[in-house]
Amino acid sequence: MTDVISRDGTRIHAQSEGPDDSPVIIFANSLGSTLAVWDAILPLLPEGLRIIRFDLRGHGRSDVPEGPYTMGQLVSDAEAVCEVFGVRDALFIGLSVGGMIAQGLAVKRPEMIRAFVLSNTAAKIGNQGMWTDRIAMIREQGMAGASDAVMQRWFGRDFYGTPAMAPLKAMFEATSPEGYCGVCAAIAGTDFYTPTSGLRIPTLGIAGSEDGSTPPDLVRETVDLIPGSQFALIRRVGHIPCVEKPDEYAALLSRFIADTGHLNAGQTS
Ligand SMILES: O=C(O)CC1=CCC(=O)O1
Repeated sequence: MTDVISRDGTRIHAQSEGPDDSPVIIFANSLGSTLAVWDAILPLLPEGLRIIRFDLRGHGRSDVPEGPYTMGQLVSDAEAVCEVFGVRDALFIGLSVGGMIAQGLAVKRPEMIRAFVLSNTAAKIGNQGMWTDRIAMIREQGMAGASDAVMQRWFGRDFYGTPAMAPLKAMFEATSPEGYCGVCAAIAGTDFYTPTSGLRIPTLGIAGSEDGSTPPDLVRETVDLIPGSQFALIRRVGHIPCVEKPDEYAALLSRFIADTGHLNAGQTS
């Protein structure tokens, strides 16, 4: 466990597991979740990797500076995590806003990312009005007031309302409203269509057939900006398929790790 200090002094909670000289996979999670959102898939990944995870600013055990935040700050936080751990040539797995951060970091620091997985994400998510409404709802009703609507977007019909959903709902409701609204503002201000269309790295897009936040066509539109990208649809899941169908999700990651030769890539720093 390491505290990383980002450029503006915000403390980012990060974890690194596995040997320092192994090929790195770095995970960035979604709005309203913590690094624990990846727990179920980690034991299902191939051995011989270094796994790095971190909590977004305003989320989990990271600092909650006063918002609104910018995408530039979120990307700088990920950059600081990579710098502290000496990461180069990583495989970056970004879920939702985590996938936006992956796009931004790949443009800003191409030496840090050799391939990425854009999971349930897009170059642009929603529009200004939608995020303004979301922020207003959180300010008025708190996290608990918004959680039912969010859970319906997060999960497909097989998972929604099951006992397995309870810890995820609790994770969402434990998020700081200030941190959550801060990240909403960063998403609202982001449109990566132009920079992402200039990227030339191995890319896997993952979508959930019942995703109410980033539907499959939106994910596909983004990964299609990058020539040679792959796209996979997981059926009967929503926005957080790493939790709903960890076996299927981990199998997709494992195949992409094999396709990209990442286990043989080493850590070049
Ligand atoms: O809450 C949602 O709508 C889902 C979501 C959008 C961006 C993100 O990170 O999560």
